[in-house]
Amino acid sequence: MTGLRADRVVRRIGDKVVVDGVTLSLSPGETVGLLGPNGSGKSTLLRLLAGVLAPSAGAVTLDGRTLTEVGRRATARRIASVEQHADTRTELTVRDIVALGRIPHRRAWTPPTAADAEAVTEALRRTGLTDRAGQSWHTLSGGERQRTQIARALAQEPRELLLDEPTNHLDIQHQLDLLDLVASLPVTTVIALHDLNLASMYCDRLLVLRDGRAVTEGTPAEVLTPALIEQVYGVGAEVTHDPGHPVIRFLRPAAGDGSPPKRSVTSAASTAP
Ligand SMILES: Nc1ncnc2c1ncn2[C@@H]1O[C@H](COP(=O)(O)OP(=O)(O)OP(=O)(O)O)[C@@H](O)[C@H]1O
Repeated sequence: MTGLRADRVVRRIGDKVVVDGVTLSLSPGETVGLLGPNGSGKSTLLRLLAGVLAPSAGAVTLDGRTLTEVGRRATARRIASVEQHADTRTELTVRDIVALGRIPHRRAWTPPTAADAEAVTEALRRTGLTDRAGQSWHTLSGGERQRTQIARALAQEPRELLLDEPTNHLDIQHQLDLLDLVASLPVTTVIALHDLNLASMYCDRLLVLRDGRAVTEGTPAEVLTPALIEQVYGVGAEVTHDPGHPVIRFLRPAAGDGSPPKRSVTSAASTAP
């Protein structure tokens, strides 16, 4: 069994079951979107996949071995993750932070190699941060911080990349650039997203969670139906099928009178090319 896999993972916090028996197998190179309302367990599942949290039951395996068996350092050479509110020590520069991604590859007490420096330079270039390399973290905008954390994950040269709402601080151009970059990498990616149109455009496969359980899984065309969106989010939607991917138009009821949906709204991404 190659790659990263969650097998009926459960995570309990106190007496609450936050992730409840979720199975996810990842094929090399695919981009899988994790969808679901606030509190449905997306971040917790990503943290289980990263080995940051241990499952209360079930197992997360990498090439057939549990992450505990693989060990922290070897796991860090394979899996990079960017959490939703990634923060870091404020005195570091962008380049310093991106260079942290090389730690799992470096031997203790040895200076960075030319390969380390090249990986950092390339990660800065890919995320459009070359000009910001010397800038301090605490002076960066929210979107620049987010891209810095993603550059750090890329410098890690992972085979598995876990991203928790990586677009939430980004302007539309940077959202599209980031997801284009992620989708083009020869890396297996799991990405929690709230924007269903971005998920539709960029993900090969979607897993939808609600109350910690997997509701459905499949291609965007299979998953993103009006019935599913109503069932999971309680929102009316029209779905049209552009060549390639579904486009979702949300319907909202006329204000206050409880009458059927009349007006429609699309997210910004649905108008992108
Ligand atoms: N350490 C914790 N202590 C108590 N409850 C927690 C803890 N971590 C997560 N939870 C709860 O677990 C549930 C799932 O949280 P999680 O962050 O995984 O959801 P999510 O789908 O990523 O949500 P969002 O879309 O809002 O980011 C939530 O109800 C949350 O309050």
